[in-house]
Amino acid sequence: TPPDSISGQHLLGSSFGTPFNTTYDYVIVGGGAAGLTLANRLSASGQYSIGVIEAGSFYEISNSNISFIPRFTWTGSGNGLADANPLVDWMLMTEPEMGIGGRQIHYTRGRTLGGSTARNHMVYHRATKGSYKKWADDVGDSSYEWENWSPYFDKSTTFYQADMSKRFANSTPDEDPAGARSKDGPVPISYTNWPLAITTWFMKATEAVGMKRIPSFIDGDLIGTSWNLRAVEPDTMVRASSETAYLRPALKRGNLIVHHTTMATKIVFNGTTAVGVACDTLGQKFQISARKEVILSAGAVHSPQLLMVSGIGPAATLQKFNIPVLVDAPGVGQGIEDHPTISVMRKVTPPSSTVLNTAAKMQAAIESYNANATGPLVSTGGELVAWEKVPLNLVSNNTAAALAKTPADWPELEYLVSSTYPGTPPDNGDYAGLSVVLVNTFSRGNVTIASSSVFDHPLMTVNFLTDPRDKDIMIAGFRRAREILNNPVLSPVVVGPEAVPGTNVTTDEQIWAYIQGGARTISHVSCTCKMGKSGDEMAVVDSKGLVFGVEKLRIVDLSAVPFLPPGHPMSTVYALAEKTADLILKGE
Ligand SMILES: Cc1cc2nc3c(=O)[nH]c(=O)nc-3n(C[C@H](O)[C@H](O)[C@H](O)COP(=O)(O)OP(=O)(O)OC[C@H]3O[C@@H](n4cnc5c(N)ncnc54)[C@H](O)[C@@H]3O)c2cc1C
Repeated sequence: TPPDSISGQHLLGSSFGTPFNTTYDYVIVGGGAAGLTLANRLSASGQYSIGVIEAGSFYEISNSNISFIPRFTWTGSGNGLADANPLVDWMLMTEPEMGIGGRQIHYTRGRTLGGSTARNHMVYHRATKGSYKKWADDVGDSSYEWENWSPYFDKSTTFYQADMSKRFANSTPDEDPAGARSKDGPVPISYTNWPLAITTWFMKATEAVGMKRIPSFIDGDLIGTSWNLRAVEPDTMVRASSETAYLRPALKRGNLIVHHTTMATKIVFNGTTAVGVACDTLGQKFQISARKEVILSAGAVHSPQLLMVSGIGPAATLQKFNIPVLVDAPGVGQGIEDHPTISVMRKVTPPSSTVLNTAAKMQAAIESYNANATGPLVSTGGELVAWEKVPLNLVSNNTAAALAKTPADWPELEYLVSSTYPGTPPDNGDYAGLSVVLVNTFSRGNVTIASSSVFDHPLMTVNFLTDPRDKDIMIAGFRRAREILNNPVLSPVVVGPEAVPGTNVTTDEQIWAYIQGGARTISHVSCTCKMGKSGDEMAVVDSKGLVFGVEKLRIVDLSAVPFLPPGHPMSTVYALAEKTADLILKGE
């Protein structure tokens, strides 16, 4: 067996564990967004040994250029499994989703170092001051208020100005003083070198329907329109993941060991104290023990699964599979929040598409990417984003009354400029449009276990759009997206009538049928081991991430948030892990 910690070695292989019993101070399950942030920060002082257990390996090896190049972010992340790569994906399908006509959809989750940051769309922004204030109030901990927490968002990132030698002249982002605060964090946040040409026209169209332009989305405000930042290396336009940002620089440290291609199969307890993790590497079983803590960062689908198979979860579920109940925790796996989306498209005249459906288009794209890190391969669409509160005249009184409880700066709707045609375009023309995303949902889902083994996929029901208020807001959002897309300021750059879904879709019933047939997730599954106050029986962890009812077990990932803040959650996960690493190092 290898020694507990290896120090002073410089060979890359010294950074990886072998499948034999071993012990570290901190054992982290999951090498994703949160897990690798913690691994980096906890190993930095050299004071503690850290072991990371990750089911996948390096996506650079397992998924070719598909994970590097922004344009290919959609590959393998569609509604079905046909193009999904099991070397980097958990191959999860939801249960029949009754809100979208009983369809079962592929639920993309990264199974690789980097976790879902190796698969995501790289959109980087922060949620709103009001939503973080609600977080602080809900969990009874003022450290989550924006003024106290925002330094951790800054700590995790370095902001880069747009490279205007490569972007179109009229695509200069506004100056935002908040950028200057993010000066030396591991995750680069930068503007793409090639925004869709149509984007500047959409900027005008959103302003024409009453949205105001704001400098950026990184200072606690979202409502308005702005150029979008991404977690992308500014010089090469290659994806930045938690693996590139947090793991690689730390790999030279002798006190950080990664066990890749290794399933955590169970948390091991001595009484109610977590003392290690049972592991399986390609059938070889062993145990990784923890002197100080086990930290679960397996993400919002797998952290609750691991808790349940280890005896923490709803008692009835555990008993059904003969799992001894350590803690009857009814909240485990409950309360999934996620964001659904639907698109509206038109044919456009500038060369605006990332649909590379001819050999000539692909060849030109490859050449500009290789020569200058620009061209359609660096774009995923979404370079421009607009957020708004749903206009109340478009929703019912019941929906409006429910929304009155939401913080004033929390938008319900997000519009992302997009050029990814849903399905096969009718010709080789360029198409662009808007994806409208519902970012304040009332529907709640759940994840549960299918057996007592982590090798059987957990059963996941997101319950998309099952609450009538979500249906109401989604139809309103669709109508608003269409209003933006049909605004006369776009007439010089659009051709013909609306292409998707088409002008024959007009009534609420027709729009709803289109949404049911085409809605997809943007993969923000969350809240399945939610944070809360000790009296809240559905809360699984306290505001420090410590699991109620046991000792020395913490959860730090998107399962452990009290609710899903508005928008894309990667920034919040990085900041949560940065904040928790600080707590742990202070002995809290
Ligand atoms: C397709 C897609 C697009 C997205 N787009 C965006 C976006 O543009 N912007 C944004 O902000 N967010 C986006 N997200 C969401 C964001 O990436 C995730 O919310 C974030 O990565 C969650 O972090 P996490 O640490 O909770 O989990 P993850 O990053 O998913 O990490 C969990 C890790 O645990 C590992 N693991 C799980 N179970 C086990 C086990 N039993 N044993 C060992 N290892 C295990 C997994 O393999 C994985 O590496 C997207 C996500 C997806 C999937």
